[in-house]
Amino acid sequence: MKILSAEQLSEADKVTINKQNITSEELMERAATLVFNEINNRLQGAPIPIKIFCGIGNNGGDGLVVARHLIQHGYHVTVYVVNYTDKRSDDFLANYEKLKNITNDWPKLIKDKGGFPEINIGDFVIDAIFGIGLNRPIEGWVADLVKMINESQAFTLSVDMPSGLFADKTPGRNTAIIEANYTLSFQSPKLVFFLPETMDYVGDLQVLDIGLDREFIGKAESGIYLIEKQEAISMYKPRTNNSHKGDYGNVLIAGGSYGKIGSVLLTATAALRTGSGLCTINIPKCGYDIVQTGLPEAMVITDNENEALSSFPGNFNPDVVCFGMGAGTSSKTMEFFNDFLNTFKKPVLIDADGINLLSKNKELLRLIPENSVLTPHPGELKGLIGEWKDDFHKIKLVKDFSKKYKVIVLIKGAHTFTVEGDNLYINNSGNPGMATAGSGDVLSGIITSLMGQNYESVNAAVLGVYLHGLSGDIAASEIGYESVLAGDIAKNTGKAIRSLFNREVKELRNN
Ligand SMILES: NC(=O)C1=CN([C@@H]2O[C@H](COP(=O)(O)OP(=O)(O)OC[C@H]3O[C@@H](n4cnc5c(N)ncnc54)[C@H](O)[C@@H]3O)[C@@H](O)[C@H]2O)[C@@H](O)CC1
Ligand SMILES: Nc1ncnc2c1ncn2[C@@H]1O[C@H](COP(=O)(O)OP(=O)(O)O)[C@@H](O)[C@H]1O
Ligand SMILES: [K+]
Repeated sequence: MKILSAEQLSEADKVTINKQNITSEELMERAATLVFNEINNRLQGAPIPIKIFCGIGNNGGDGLVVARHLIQHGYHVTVYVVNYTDKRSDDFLANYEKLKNITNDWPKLIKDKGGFPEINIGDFVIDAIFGIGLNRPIEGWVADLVKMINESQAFTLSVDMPSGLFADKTPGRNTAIIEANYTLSFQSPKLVFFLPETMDYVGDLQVLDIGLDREFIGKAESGIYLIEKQEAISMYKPRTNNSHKGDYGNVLIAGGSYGKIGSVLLTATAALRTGSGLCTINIPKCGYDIVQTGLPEAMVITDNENEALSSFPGNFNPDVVCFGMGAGTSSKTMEFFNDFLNTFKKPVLIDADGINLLSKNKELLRLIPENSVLTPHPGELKGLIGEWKDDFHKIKLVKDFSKKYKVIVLIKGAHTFTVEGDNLYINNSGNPGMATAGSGDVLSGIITSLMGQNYESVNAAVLGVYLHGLSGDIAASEIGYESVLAGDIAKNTGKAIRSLFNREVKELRNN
């Protein structure tokens, strides 16, 4: 799904009104009725106190429409107008009149702190104060109201966006923002819903298709994509009946050091479980027995050194090499890395200590083959691009880096971002159970495997991140967040691929 900016959404609004020959009030009615339907489906007529806070723009207008429908369906509703200015939007005013026509219980105007109502923990709060029109942080008594709503701990549902968040820029520190339990957003999710600094304000997210003009949305260039099941399906390449192991890639996983041999086992297991035809592991000598016993399906090349890698096996020509997990950053391993980058010229995947070595030896960056994939976690990323001021600055720095070195860079996190030049792919699978040692090693194995199976690097990264999250979701649904081990994620990649289609394996092969 494309993620559009606030500006593009407002434009889509105008185009829709024009092409569908409807008024903006009718579009508001359509959008807000969808919000009402969702609330009604959930509450099923429950007699709980509903408190709706409406701003005076179109987000407030949505709130008034929702209020009207709820009242007409017999709910216990109190409407508050957060009257921070008297410049009300036309559609707000039209709906204000409509609301007054159906109830004697008119909206209560809040003009200062004196007008704040009591909010109890059992209330259902609807936040329709600001949406995509917010253009500066919320201040003064409106900020106090937002804080009061948050402190009440009442269940809070935000319409379009939690009030106080900007769709496309950072909110700044210590600003007032609604901490929603649930957000019902119109047409396109907003970028800030997925950034570490702002994602917690959103709660559970649902996007409502309000029927904005498909042609406009199809053509709008945003360069930001949310990756979900549909996108993953479109990238997946089914196996063919008439094939052999040579068709599915020969991968080399190089890494590990004394005390960290398990990392390469996780990576190699994930690569084979994702479908690699052949997998060879390159480790220091001390890991030989462990690896051969732990994963008999993999072949092993041992280094001359016992405890760390020291020289790249140049006589071996795999389709793709993955380097870095558990490798350490000793001077010997640095020699290996140097050797490797000077020898191997196809796209590679560099993770963990490989990234740490790059950060310490920036001159090596120029040697990375084009279309390689770098998979840093936030700590490793800092070494590559330096400190960032906020999430938007981080994205800019990563885009610049990706363009400069012609590589694909991951920003790993709860929503991992894959960055290729100006394009951002935001992953929407995964769960907190995956915050466990070695889950990054598994991700590297999955992506490397796909690269070896002839996926374009960017698709291997985007699909790999999605499958990794989905495997983690399957593991967590079976054993609970706390119990998920990285190995469980690796084991479930096959189930993850199958779940994309919800079909039997045999049918998949005939696709
Ligand atoms: N484009 C769409 O997809 C649709 C949008 N609709 C609603 O319209 C909303 C956008 O409405 P508006 O553009 O009227 O904007 P908002 O309702 O978000 O904001 C109202 C006005 O407040 C002012 N303002 C901004 N920041 C302020 C601050 N910190 N303190 C005080 N005043 C401030 C601005 O002048 C802004 O126009 C969307 O979020 C959505 O809820 C729906 O009604 C229909 C379809
Ligand atoms: N809360 C979370 N939700 C979804 N995915 C997560 C979460 N926490 C971690 N992950 C994923 O787990 C992986 C952790 O990688 P990394 O930090 O490199 O781990 P390690 O170094 O232990 O292998 C990343 O792919 C990240 O996106
Ligand atoms: K809102």
